[in-house]
Amino acid sequence: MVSVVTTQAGKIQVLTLDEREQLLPMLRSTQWAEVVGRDALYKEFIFKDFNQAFGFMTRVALQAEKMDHHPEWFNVYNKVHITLSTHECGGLSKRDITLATFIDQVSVL
Ligand SMILES: C[C@H](O)[C@H](O)[C@H]1CNC2=NC(N)=NC(=O)C2=N1
Repeated sequence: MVSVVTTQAGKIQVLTLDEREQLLPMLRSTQWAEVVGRDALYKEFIFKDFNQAFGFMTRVALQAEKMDHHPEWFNVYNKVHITLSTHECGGLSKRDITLATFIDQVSVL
């Protein structure tokens, strides 16, 4: 049975099952977790101090603006909690994978 996926031109789509099987293991290996009850990813970052945490948030913020794709986040002192999901499609999209990958890269600078 061939499942036909109709994509609306230009509208961001939620990840397919195949895409999730392909893309999520990498992020799970760097401690991103699927949120229970919501199609979203979550990760906690712990830094040396607030200065390091805020510098990280600044790098992420600039990339979010560049992508026009923004995290839901919470910061207290040296901890940053990030949740990623795509509001336009109500779930995980490739934009979340791209942003999560970028976030991991700049979390170790
Ligand atoms: C108008 C603006 O382009 C949209 O609201 C963008 C902004 N940032 C966004 N961020 C996220 N996470 N999901 C979105 O759907 C989204 N949409």
